[in-house]
Amino acid sequence: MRIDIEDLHVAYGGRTVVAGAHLFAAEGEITGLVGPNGSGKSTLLRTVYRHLRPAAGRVLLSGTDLRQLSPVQAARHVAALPQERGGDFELSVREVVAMGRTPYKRAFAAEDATDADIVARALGDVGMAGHAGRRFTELSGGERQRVLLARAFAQQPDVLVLDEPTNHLDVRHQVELLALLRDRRRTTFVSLHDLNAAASVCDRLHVLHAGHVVASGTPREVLTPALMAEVFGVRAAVVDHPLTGDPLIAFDHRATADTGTSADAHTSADADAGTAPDAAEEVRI
Ligand SMILES: Nc1ncnc2c1ncn2[C@@H]1O[C@H](COP(=O)(O)OP(=O)(O)OP(=O)(O)O)[C@@H](O)[C@H]1O
Repeated sequence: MRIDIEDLHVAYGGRTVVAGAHLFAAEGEITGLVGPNGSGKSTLLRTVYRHLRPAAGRVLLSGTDLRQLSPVQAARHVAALPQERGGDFELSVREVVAMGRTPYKRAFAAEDATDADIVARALGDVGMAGHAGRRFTELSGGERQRVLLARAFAQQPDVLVLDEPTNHLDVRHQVELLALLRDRRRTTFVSLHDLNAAASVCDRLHVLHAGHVVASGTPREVLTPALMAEVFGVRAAVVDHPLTGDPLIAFDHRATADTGTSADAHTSADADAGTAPDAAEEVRI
């Protein structure tokens, strides 16, 4: 299944933070959403997993408006690893993952052998099989994240929506998680701060800036030094990764771009999105 987002506007209490976004996630591809802090990535993803209702525009799931589906139908198609990692389940790890089976069960129906297999496989996939009996609240941030990813896998969705899935993970677990996403090859919509991880794992990227999509394409097309300077306010060179051949972004960690400090860029971008989204200038790359 594919996701098409058409002219999406999302607001919090009258303040527009996503303004007229058009983008898509193609069937079976890993589609990345990148952009500075506050650019609207989480907000946009929340509309895809129906945590937020758009002020205007549509999110289409293979042509059907998501809002036309019941919550259960939507949950059979779309599973999420949200940024809010729900830390207060008084449940075991296994019980949290088994929650992923809820859209397939009648109310209060017991788990069957198929559910048990799916839950066990999901726990194994994220390397948490040995922790099934532990309390969720006693896990580290990275362990919780992997359990919640297993819950999303157990939901067996057509579309996976992942908001910063590599947050809190050490580098080995980051690599394993990204490899898992690549192996699974389902439609995946993921926000990432690590642009090198995005360049390596994503088939296509959309760049958000102040609530607008300012660039879309393959990582090599999108992640140019000019975009790094204009959108992220940093200096960077793009070279070929010596091991993989993927684009490798080498940042200058000593100075921001000549166009101004990144802090300035973010402040004015937020102001644009917040006070007059329709009049906000799009950054042209
Ligand atoms: N629940 C909320 N209520 C009000 N404003 C919000 C809420 N969530 C986010 N915002 C605001 O919406 C804007 C976009 O936030 P969002 O979290 O979507 O950005 P982001 O690109 O995911 O940022 P980050 O990279 O920091 O996670 C920000 O200005 C933020 O302050």
